[in-house]
Amino acid sequence: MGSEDEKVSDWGKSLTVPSVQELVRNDPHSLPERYIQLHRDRPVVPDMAVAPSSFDIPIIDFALLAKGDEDETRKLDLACKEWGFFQIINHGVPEEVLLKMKAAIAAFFELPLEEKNKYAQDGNDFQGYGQAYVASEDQKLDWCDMVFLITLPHEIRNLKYWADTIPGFKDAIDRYSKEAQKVAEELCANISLLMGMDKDGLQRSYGKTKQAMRMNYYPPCSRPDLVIGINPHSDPDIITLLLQDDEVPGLQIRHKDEWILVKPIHNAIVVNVGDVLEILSNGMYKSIEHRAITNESKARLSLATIMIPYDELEIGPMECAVDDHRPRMYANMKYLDYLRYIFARKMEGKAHLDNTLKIKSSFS
Ligand SMILES: O=C(O)CCC(=O)C(=O)O
Ligand SMILES: [Fe+2]
Repeated sequence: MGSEDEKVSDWGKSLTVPSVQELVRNDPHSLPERYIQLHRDRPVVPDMAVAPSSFDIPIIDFALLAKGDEDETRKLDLACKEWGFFQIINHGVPEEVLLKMKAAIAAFFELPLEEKNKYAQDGNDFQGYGQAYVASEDQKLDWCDMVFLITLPHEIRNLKYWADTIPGFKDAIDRYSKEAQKVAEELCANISLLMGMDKDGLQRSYGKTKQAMRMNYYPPCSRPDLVIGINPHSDPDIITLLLQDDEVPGLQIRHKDEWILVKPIHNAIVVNVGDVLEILSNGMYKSIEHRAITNESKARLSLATIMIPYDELEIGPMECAVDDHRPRMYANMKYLDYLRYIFARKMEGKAHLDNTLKIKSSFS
């Protein structure tokens, strides 16, 4: 068993905010001022029927990649450099595992508020049912409720935040977390090869990892053109695997100064490079700004499974990623200090990485 200290993610905590799901349940047209975005931040809600297909993010066949297929490996390199996002198909995670995971999240958010509150964030722990990145009473809020859980390794799980009254909840996470870990490790092994190392090169650099899940519930919104489901941010991790709703699109990524909708592909997993990988690769691979928009009539669920280093790791560019052509672009920082910095602030695209570790004089 891990010690009690290890079971608390002492990264700082968000202010408590109301449940948006409850707000909508009480009045489907309610739209408090705190959720109405400033003009410049409001989304243009795309019409799925006419959204340009030339802007679809890369799709990678994971089974081919794992076999060392050269085309797929090249695609991975390009996807991490140019897009920071891609979708994987043939990833080998059984459909049943994906369906049970999605059903477990749906079941959690269907619980009455009093039940969900039994798993609410507590003390200085980031885990549990609640919200993240709310640092001031004036800031604009996400049209989203969330649950954050540390899922691996087993010994640091804090089961008091796990909804044990939902049959199959823990089993669904157990099975999906194991599969997701395998996929994330295989992707990192391939990225290591692309960086000119052996398969374990990256892993040797970031050391032991933790896995955490952020479960998002975006209630329908009567004015999706005025609110944002999750505000623009980059993920502060090594790599993220995102399961999104097959039926309700919502994820948008910033690509060449445009917001591109990531169209769901049945059973695919969306993958994105996190800030830590951007830093380790000295900016060769990009952690891209993304956000979620809402839907007028349908709720949307998503699950971000993140792979993160331990708090004490000193993050900074790897030696093999720095040379005369690519001078060091980031300073070093303890991972815990990086997390505390960003969790004490509202999400702001890539500003936090730029304001902490990015060396200003270097090229980008
Ligand atoms: O809901 C989505 O598609 C995005 C969620 C996300 O970016 C996150 O949880 O970090
Ligand atoms: Fe994200």
